[in-house]
Amino acid sequence: MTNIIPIGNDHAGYELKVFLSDYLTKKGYSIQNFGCDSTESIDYPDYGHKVAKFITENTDAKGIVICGSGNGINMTVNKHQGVRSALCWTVEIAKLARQHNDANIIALPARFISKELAVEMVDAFFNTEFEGGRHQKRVDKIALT
Ligand SMILES: O=C(CO)[C@H](O)[C@H](O)[C@H](O)COP(=O)(O)O
Repeated sequence: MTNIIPIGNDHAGYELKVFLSDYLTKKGYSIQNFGCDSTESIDYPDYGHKVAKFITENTDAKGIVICGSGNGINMTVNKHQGVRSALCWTVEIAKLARQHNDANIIALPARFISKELAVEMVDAFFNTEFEGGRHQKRVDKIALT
């Protein structure tokens, strides 16, 4: 079971990445930074793919991706087989992403949420278990065979 959280972001997500990385480090997690490290404009796929690659190579890991709306980087990581990334904007959505979808990446829209809400969602995401049961066969059907 890895204690490493891979995190990736574009320029719009840079400040929230720093904030969340500090928060999670203080909580005892190890952060692996795959994001850009400034607010200089860059392209989110160049960073999102790196997080997705980590998740596909570490199947028990869960990660975080961040861009302005959350959509672009969420679309990017979901191109990878085995990645189930959920765009989240409420704590309940973050919990459901784990309980029902067994999401392994949380995608955050940095330009539309507060840092406090981001922390609450990340806490919910990393502390909620997949429920299995009826949800397992649905999750199994997501993957292209
Ligand atoms: O989802 C996105 C793009 O589809 C992200 O929100 C990007 O962060 C956003 O597009 C960046 O916009 P910018 O005007 O280039 O800063």
